[in-house]
Amino acid sequence: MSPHNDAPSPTDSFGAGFHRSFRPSGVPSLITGHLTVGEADSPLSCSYSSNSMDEPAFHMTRPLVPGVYVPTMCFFDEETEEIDLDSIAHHAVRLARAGVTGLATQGSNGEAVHLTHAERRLVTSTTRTALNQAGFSHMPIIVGCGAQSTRETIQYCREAWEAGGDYALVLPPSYYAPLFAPSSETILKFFNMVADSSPIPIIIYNFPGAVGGLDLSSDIILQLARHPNIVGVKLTCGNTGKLNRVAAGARKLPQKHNSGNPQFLVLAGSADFSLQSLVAGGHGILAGLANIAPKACIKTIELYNEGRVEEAQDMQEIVAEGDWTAIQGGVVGVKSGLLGWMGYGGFARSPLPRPTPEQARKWKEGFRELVMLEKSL
Ligand SMILES: N[C@@H](CC=O)C(=O)O
Repeated sequence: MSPHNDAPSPTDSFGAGFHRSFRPSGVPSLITGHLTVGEADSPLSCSYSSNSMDEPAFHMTRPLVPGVYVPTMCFFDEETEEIDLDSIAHHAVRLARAGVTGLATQGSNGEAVHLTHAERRLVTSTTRTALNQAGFSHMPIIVGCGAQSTRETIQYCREAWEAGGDYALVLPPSYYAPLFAPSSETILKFFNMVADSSPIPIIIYNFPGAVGGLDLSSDIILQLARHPNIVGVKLTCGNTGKLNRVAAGARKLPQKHNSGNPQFLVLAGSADFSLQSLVAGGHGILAGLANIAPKACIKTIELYNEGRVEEAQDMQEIVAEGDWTAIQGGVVGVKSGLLGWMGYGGFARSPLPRPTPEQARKWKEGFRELVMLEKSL
């Protein structure tokens, strides 16, 4: 049974308020049309899927609303490096209970590059099931689906949906980047083809540090944002000027759905510029630091939204300081911090190094002020 089946069915919960979406014209047959649906206050929207007769004609998509999304860590057995399902489930529920808006499996913090296809499906389905069982079946899961070929990226998107994912986070291909420019037809074609064929909507992942410096421009992102199945962007580039241009341009896009949620969600890719991105018209964050301090990330945004800007700035300073530890330590440092403060976390998969006792003390210390703030909230 697909983990999606735990979500309420449209007819059970929403009856007439639930509308059928349709395949956009000109979309090739293997392709899934997106999107629409759900009244403004519906917790779920619906996508149309018609890849074959034996796949479901509809599946549920949880709406992408402003807020704090967490790219979750992936956990492994200390000895065998097998996937530690209990810690994955525990972590997902801890974050959900802290009040985050959604989770992302197989982001950079989820060590996607260390996982097989089957392991990726297992991590996502375990996360979906844990959320459902803890009463968070409304919470969306974004799944990292970037790969080097268009074909494998589409395969990851399909597997993400089968495993219970609601959105696919897609990096541009980079291995052969010297053969094409960041603003080239190749990039446009890649994202459009993936979006045409993915059963779940796409979120563009702009993280030049992970793809050999390939940095998508605001022009390209806005061009892609016109596709009905491309619904957001995570900007880890940290360029708030670009974020401002994308957020402003996205507000002028033709309407893609009538749910009342943003037509195109613009998310800061690191917690250390949460406030800056809100000022620039962004909708929230999808940031690794929330693995350590979800409540502090949420509170920073809430204070700003309530107009308590100075308090928000004070909190942002602590968040940014903590993020500096996360940025320097990467998954090794964040896991070490989790282990030091929360008692779970373990180690990254080989070949990433395990911290020495001295390094572990350093990472733990780097998160001290942030964790004290988190515990006070
Ligand atoms: N610094 C980033 C890394 C990946 O995007 C984060 O916080 O998630």
